[in-house]
Amino acid sequence: TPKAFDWRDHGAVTPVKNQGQCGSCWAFSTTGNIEGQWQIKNKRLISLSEQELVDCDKLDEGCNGGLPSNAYMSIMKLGGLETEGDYKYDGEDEKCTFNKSEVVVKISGAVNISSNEDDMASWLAQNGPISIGINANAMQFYFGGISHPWSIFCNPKSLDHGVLIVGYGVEGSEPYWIVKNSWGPDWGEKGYYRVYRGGGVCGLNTMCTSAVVN
Ligand SMILES: CCC[C@@H](/C=C/S(=O)(=O)c1ccccc1)NC(=O)[C@H](Cc1ccccc1)NC(=O)N1CCC(N2CCOCC2)CC1
Repeated sequence: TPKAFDWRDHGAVTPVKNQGQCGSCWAFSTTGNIEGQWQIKNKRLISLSEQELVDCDKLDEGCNGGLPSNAYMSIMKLGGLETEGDYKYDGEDEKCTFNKSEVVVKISGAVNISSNEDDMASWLAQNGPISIGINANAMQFYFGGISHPWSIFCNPKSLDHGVLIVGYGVEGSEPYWIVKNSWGPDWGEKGYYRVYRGGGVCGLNTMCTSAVVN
């Protein structure tokens, strides 16, 4: 496993997006993972639609929350994902206007990834960005650097946010994950969150998934 890896260097990550005043983080975590899987397979990066999931994924609750694992199932049921351009993000719950003829990406399933952070790093380097659930407590007051809150301030058992691990590295003696957030590019480190790797920080290792793109 490489000591450091960053899928942004391999063209597998779209620019940081902004979910706005809508609890659709789970949809951005899902599209981010599938954008990566599709690019790695097809060598082309396409921005995919979160609004399709907000409006049409009936296993989840749009702006009131959801789970990537549910979203993968809904994407299979619907027949695939449309592009960001074809099904624009509005950041509110709207009527489903899914158009199957506009589907560009289909998935054939999903996998759960080990909660062992060394195995996660290996999986990421070999396969692509990982969709995760995390307790966002330490993200509310994050202004850069490597976040390493004590578990009493970031309960690893209460996940409330969906994000995307796109890489990992070491700064000095501190191993860290590189996490793509969906709160716009002005938040954190140009929209990204670096968090200590190897301590199960904020439960980031407890709900790691990826879609399988066919
Ligand atoms: C109100 C929903 C907020 C939203 C993210 C909003 S947010 O703006 O990014 C944010 C997060 C934290 C602090 C501040 C702001 N959070 C979610 O969607 C989180 C994301 C998540 C949690 C755990 C693992 C993975 C992903 N999920 C959730 O909030 N939910 C998970 C699914 C659950 N459903 C219950 C009924 O049966 C179907 C499932 C509803 C609650």
